[in-house]
Amino acid sequence: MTVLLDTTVATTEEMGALGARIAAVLRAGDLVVLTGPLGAGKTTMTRGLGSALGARGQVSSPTFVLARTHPTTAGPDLVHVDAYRLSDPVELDDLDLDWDGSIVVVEWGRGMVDGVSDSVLDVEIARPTGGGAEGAVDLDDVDPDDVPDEPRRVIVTGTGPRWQGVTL
Ligand SMILES: Nc1ncnc2c1ncn2[C@@H]1O[C@H](COP(=O)(O)OP(=O)(O)OP(=O)(O)O)[C@@H](O)[C@H]1O
Ligand SMILES: [Mg+2]
Repeated sequence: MTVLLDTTVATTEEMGALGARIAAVLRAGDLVVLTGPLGAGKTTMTRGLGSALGARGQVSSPTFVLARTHPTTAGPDLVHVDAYRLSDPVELDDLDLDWDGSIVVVEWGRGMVDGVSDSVLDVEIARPTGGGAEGAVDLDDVDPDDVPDEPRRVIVTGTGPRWQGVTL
């Protein structure tokens, strides 16, 4: 397990840029797991990652479809999964995803993808919590389409042989 990056991301735009930076090292068979509370920026990061890969279609929260496959202009497909509603890893297995031939990004995937691959790129996003935390936006109080920028801490950890020696 190696920490590849530990940084603070100040804005929505910067989160997209970080997604693009991660996209630059991704190839078919890679599994990226995004962890962080509601509104942390998991989908925002995936969107930046998707644009960098030339993903077709809108990268949005796939909460109601579980998984969406985006063909890309040149490389492997981007498969975007939202495991929020899954209760156990077997259901993820049921989706019959092309794990080896595509780049798979799983929101809320921690604990759901164990055993799927021997290597995982784990991205943890922390946001200050609302409801009184200093400087934090309470997401209940704002228009979801207009969440003000606030800092996020992002820690990217590589587990398994695939991420040995990789730098972002
Ligand atoms: N520094 C930041 N990085 C990322 N997003 C930010 C930042 N500051 C503010 N935001 C806003 O926070 C929201 C993040 O929403 P997003 O849908 O990406 O989160 P999520 O982690 O996917 O949530 P969910 O758990 O509901 O899937 C967006 O509205 C984005 O504009
Ligand atoms: Mg999301």
